[in-house]
Amino acid sequence: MTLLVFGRTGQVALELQARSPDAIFLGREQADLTDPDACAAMIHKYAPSAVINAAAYTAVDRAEEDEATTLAVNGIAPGAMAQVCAELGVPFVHISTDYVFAGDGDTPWTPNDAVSPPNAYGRTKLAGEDRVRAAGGAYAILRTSWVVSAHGNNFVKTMLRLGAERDKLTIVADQIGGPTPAGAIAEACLSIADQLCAQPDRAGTYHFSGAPDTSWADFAREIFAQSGTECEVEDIPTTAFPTPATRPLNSRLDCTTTQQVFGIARPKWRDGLSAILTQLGART
Ligand SMILES: NC(=O)C1=CN([C@@H]2O[C@H](COP(=O)(O)OP(=O)(O)OC[C@H]3O[C@@H](n4cnc5c(N)ncnc54)[C@H](OP(=O)(O)O)[C@@H]3O)[C@@H](O)[C@H]2O)C=CC1
Ligand SMILES: Cc1cn([C@H]2C[C@H](O)[C@@H](COP(=O)(O)OP(=O)(O)O[C@H]3O[C@@H](C)C(=O)[C@@H](O)[C@H]3O)O2)c(=O)[nH]c1=O
Repeated sequence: MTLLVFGRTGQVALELQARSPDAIFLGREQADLTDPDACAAMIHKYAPSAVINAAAYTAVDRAEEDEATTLAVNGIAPGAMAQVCAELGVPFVHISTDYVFAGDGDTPWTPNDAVSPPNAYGRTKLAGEDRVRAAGGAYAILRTSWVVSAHGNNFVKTMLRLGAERDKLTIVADQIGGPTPAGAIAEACLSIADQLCAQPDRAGTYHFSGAPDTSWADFAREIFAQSGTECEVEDIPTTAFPTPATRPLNSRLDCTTTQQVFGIARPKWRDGLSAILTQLGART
């Protein structure tokens, strides 16, 4: 199978490279997602047997001030990719986010629940989803959450940095979700792409997040416990940590159909965290 991946330097893209080194990985230089025609041209050029889009504008707060660029990258380019894939009959795996949901209540969101993004990043990711669905073909939209790895920017690396500098951190305790190791997402994407090649009727929108659901505060506590960092975590409400972009309180994702259709179970994030800390040389 010739696999084409948009993204080369991101968390998920790097984990895909570790697991599928023979795939073609396109960085910003080869395919800038602000140019949808360039993305479409790359799929025609390589004529792959499957495409995974692991590139996105992920700076949630910055997106509030640059929604036009964020929409181009997260909304319009994935639509163009999906369109070409549908025309060529090639499976297209696209990663989306818990931030398409408003975040009210405490019930895990199912793939068919109503969406209502609370911020610009979520709106643009939803625009991408809508375009991918409209293109049809053998697509899979995989919504995930709270992605962590040894690479790039993520909550684990932020906590290790801040925890080394301070004795105490105040962390929001009323946002609940599933931290998800990027390596597990990469494995899920590869398995889904493979299965869609043989079973295009499995196309649809799916959820995939680490288990069990937790709060950012408890996640920080576990990061400090596993890394032996002496830093106290004080629970605070979201209202005490104002940010430019509103974050959803309820980010729980119901991943049942991903298990039923593709046989992919939720990864255990504590195990993933141990592996990441080991990779970073930060595990006690
Ligand atoms: N991070 C998270 O917590 C979550 C992520 N997701 C989704 O998962 C997917 C993967 O995320 P993740 O691996 O964390 O992302 P990262 O932020 O780690 O990486 C994003 C990648 O997108 C690339 N990119 C950004 N803008 C462009 C552009 N204009 N043209 C080409 N490439 C571009 C970046 O390239 P460069 O290095 O050149 O900037 C980088 O390789 C995304 O779809 C994201 O929306 C979903 C839920 C949570
Ligand atoms: C640094 C810090 C953060 N926080 C809070 C802010 C926020 O609510 C939460 C996580 O902060 P971050 O900025 O790391 O998270 P954020 O960038 O919002 O992460 C999101 O990224 C996008 C791409 C997604 O798709 C989401 O699934 C989600 O992972 O922690 C504290 O409460 N105290 C702190 O000292």
